[in-house]
Amino acid sequence: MPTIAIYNSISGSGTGQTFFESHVLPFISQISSIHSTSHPGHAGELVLDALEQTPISEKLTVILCSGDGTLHEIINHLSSSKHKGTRADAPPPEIRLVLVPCGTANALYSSLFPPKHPKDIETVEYKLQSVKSYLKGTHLVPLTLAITTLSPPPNDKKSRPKAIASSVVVSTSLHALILHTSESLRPSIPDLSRFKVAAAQSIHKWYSSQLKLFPIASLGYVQIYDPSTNSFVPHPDDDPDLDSIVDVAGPFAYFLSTVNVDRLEPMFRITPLAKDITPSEATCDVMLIKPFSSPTVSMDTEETRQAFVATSTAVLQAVYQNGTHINLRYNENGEVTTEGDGPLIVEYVRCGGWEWIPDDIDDDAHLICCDGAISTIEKGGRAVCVAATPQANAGFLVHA
Ligand SMILES: Nc1ncnc2c1ncn2[C@@H]1O[C@H](COP(=O)(O)OP(=O)(O)OP(=O)(O)O)[C@@H](O)[C@H]1O
Repeated sequence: MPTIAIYNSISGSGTGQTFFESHVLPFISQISSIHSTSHPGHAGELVLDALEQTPISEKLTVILCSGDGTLHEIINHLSSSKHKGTRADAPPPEIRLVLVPCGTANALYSSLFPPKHPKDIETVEYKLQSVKSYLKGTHLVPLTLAITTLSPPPNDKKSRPKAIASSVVVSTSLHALILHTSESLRPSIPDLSRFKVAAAQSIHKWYSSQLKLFPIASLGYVQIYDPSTNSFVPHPDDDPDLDSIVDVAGPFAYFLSTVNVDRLEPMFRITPLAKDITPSEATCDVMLIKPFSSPTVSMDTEETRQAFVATSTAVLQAVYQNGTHINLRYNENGEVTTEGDGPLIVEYVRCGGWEWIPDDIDDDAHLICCDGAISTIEKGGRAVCVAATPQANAGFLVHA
């Protein structure tokens, strides 16, 4: 079975090559080829080349020293390219991944291998867990993909819909804006703290959009988390007469959807139920905040947005406390509490997919983040995201 290694030298703090040569290469005897990415998109080209030389009866293994963005590029290059060589007209391939966390956030790796303590992530031992799993044998975790289709306005005959596959996160609103802003901070702040700096610049904003949540295929309805029973229950707005599609009214302070992961950084457990109540099929775990759920917010003004910063900040802080934000409520004064039975601040939904139609006048609501890569939804357009079940003997599997 061919095994190639790829490192991205600009991922994270730029230590991919050194780490690979010092700590991975000595343990792996049979590597067919070793590559450094020389430009954005290169990792996808390298994997496709290797795949096209791999006999159909064999599986390609890729040792990937990078962050989530490089894996995202590989998945999308493979899904959007016509395959040649041994793979011309062949069924979809199975690619096995050995992840070495050399990126900034390493969301997928840290979800598969949650650190007990923040300091653990700096150790060589912590970073070699997928390598060790690969050396031991066959524990492979198939990845669910979230397929997001960005569609132009219905009357635009020139533009075509664009599909993007994600293995970690698809978001709009604050998270998308943070990723958008943080990229320009990469040279000056190479570590995770650039996300906090970017958050501070945008946390006062709200985003106007129409949101629809699609039912889970096997259940036929959308689920919502109920902290009082610590379980998912049918969404109260489920209407079988409307195909069980749930309409959610904005504005939103936060909207984010994950597959495969319970965290976006080693300690940022944004969708903790992905691990605590494991889904039994391909679903999106969605976490959203609607300021109008607060008993004291009834208008969208500069003042109410500024006042709501305290709520959003409290939620994001609780995300770092093992994902306890999902239990936060408002008291009658609109303050954040863990007591009583006031309205929940965060709505945690499990669904088959969703549709986001941003209001034309709200530019920031048009940004969408797919595994860190930012796209813009055209004015009058929409984004539709659906969780795709991994096919048998195909897709991406991680040694974990
Ligand atoms: N030689 C290169 N020069 C410039 N950019 C590169 C090069 N090789 C790869 N890239 C780009 O680097 C980007 C960042 O890589 P990656 O996502 O792995 O790291 P990260 O952003 O630090 O980590 P994470 O996504 O986990 O936060 C990729 O999107 C890729 O396009």
